Amino acid sequence: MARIAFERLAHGYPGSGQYALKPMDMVWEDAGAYALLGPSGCGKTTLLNIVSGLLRPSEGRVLFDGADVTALPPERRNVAQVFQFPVVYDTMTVRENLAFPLRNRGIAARAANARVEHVAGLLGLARDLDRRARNLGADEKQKISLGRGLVRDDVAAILFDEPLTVIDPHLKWELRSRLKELHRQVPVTMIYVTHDQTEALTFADRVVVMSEGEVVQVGTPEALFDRPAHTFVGHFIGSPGMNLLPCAVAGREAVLEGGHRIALPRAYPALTGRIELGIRPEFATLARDGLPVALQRIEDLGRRRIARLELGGRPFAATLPEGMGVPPEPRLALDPARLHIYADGRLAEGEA
Ligand SMILES: Nc1ncnc2c1ncn2[C@@H]1O[C@H](COP(=O)(O)OP(=O)(O)OP(=O)(O)O)[C@@H](O)[C@H]1O
Repeated sequence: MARIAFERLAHGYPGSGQYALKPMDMVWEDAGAYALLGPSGCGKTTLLNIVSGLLRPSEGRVLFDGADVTALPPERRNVAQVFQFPVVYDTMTVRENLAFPLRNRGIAARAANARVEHVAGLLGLARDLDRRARNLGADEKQKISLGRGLVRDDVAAILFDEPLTVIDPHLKWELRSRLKELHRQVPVTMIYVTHDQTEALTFADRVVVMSEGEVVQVGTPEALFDRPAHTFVGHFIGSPGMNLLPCAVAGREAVLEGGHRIALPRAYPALTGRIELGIRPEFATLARDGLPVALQRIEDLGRRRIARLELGGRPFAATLPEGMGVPPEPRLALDPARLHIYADGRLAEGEA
């Protein structure tokens, strides 16, 4: 188990002339459950490969429990890895596959077997232990890969690279919760790479959100929802994401492009750059009083209904309160405590 620290870490692939990972300092606490979340090409795999030792960063250092491992190859870092596609020995039984990483380390058979049965139970593989891996489907095989990653409790960290890609959609939610449960029982530092916000938010205590080679926020799922530090986080997390409207801000008031004035919960100093007002659809509701809006359509998402609106010429998503019919002259009410101001994409701090 390890605390992983990055010092002025950055990476540019040879010949590319730019950073795939921009300079950063960060600490991942021992036994934490972290997710690296971001769209394709944002640098997740680059960062993961730097942690595993597959890639040597072009700048900066990686420390495991204070020891510099930057130049160490994967086999000397004591990390377990689970990839997108199953890595299993087809001719071995499930039990033999799961025991393999333990046998390799000379763990006694009895202790190894107890551990294998425990992990198999947690992954729902207990009844398959004596079946040959080749007779299993892709889902089961990937469970074995997960199990092989999880079976050792002496590793510095377990790295998961989009491990549910090949898993059948209806099994995904089950495995997500099982992984979370496993982390509670096996307090090892776990790093989970995904572009899927549901996977990240279910699994992680802390989510590292990346965009264009940059870590834009590290926070609990609640913090990413309540206080996105960057418009990218506001937009990327949530379904639909945060509404962002260009505006001008003076003190405690925002003026939208269409001239609407909105009272703010905090006072802002003079801001420069591109200024935007952000509010999540959950905190914007159709109401009898408020800003006049044009209603375009209602989307029924099952548990809630989203009103697609136009506000000052911009698209806007709001919640249609339960039991409310579609009002003939819709108005929009914004929860003032949930309004945020962004300058050039970054959250601006106001004063209460
Ligand atoms: N071996 C390489 N040589 C040159 N450029 C690379 C290499 N690997 C990745 N890149 C570039 O570095 C950037 C980050 O890529 P990376 O694979 O880390 O992103 P990612 O978030 O993991 O994306 P994905 O989810 O698609 O794997 C991208 O612009 C990519 O094109």
